[in-house]
Amino acid sequence: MPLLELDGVDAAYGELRALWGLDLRVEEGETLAVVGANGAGKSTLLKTIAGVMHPTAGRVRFDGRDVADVADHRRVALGISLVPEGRRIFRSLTVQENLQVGAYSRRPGPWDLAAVFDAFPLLADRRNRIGAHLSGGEQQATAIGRALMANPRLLLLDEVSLGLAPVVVGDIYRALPTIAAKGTTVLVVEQDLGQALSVADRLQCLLEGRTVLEAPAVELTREQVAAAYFGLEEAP
Ligand SMILES: Nc1ncnc2c1ncn2[C@@H]1O[C@H](COP(=O)(O)OP(=O)(O)OP(=O)(O)O)[C@@H](O)[C@H]1O
Repeated sequence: MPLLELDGVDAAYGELRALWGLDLRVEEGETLAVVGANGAGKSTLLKTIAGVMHPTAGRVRFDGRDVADVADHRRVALGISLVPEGRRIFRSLTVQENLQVGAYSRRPGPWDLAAVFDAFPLLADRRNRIGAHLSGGEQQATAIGRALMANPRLLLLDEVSLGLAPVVVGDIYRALPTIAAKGTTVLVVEQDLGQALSVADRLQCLLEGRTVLEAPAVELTREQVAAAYFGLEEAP
C-alpha cells in the first residue's frame, strides 16, 4: 500500500480549476519529485495533501486512510509536514529555537536537534543566530529542519531552490539522502529539473494541472522531462 495516494483529485480557486483528475502515489521511503512550469499546479497539489486546501473531487489517502475530513493541523499529527514556499521562519528566534518550535507537535521518530544538525552542518555552526540574520539558504535549511523536528512520515518541500544561489541549493539538496536514509518519505516540488532528477527516485511532471509524464528518474533524460515540462511533443 502506498503511503500517499491521490485518485482523480480536482482542486480549484473559485472558478479557476488548478488540478484536473490528478492521480499520484508515493511509496514509503521513496523520494518523489513533482516538476512543472509556473502555474502547473504544484503548490496547489502540496496544499491539497497538507489539508490547507480541500479537493472539489477525488480522494486523498494517507497510510490507507481517507484524510478528506482531517484538518491541516491534525495532518501534522498523522505525519504530514509541509515546508511552504518562501522560507517562513521566526525571524526573532534563533535557529535552535525555531527548530524547537517544530518539536511542539512531535511524533516519535529519528529526528531531534542532533539529527537535524547532522543533516544540515551549516545550521550547527549558526544554532544561536537569530532568523533575521541568516542567509536565504540558512533560512531554508532552518525551515526544513523545523518540519523534520515533528518527525513526519511524509515531508512536503515546496520550491526549495527558489531564489537561492546554485552553491547554496547544493548544500540544501545534499541533506536529502540523509533524510531519506532515516526512512522519511519526501515529496519535493522543484522547478530545477537537474536537481529534481538527481535527488528523486521517481519524477512526475505536471502541465496545467494534469500529469504529462511519470517515471523512475533513472529512466528519464533531462530532454524528455524538459519536453513534458514545456508541453512540447518529444523529438522522435
Ligand atoms: N490563491 C490563489 N487564488 C487564485 N488562483 C490561484 C491561487 N494560487 C494559485 N492560483 C492559480 O492556480 C493555478 C496553479 O497554481 P500553483 O501555485 O499551484 O502552481 P505552481 O505550479 O505551484 O506554480 P508556481 O511555480 O508559480 O508556484 C495557477 O493558474 C494559479 O494562477
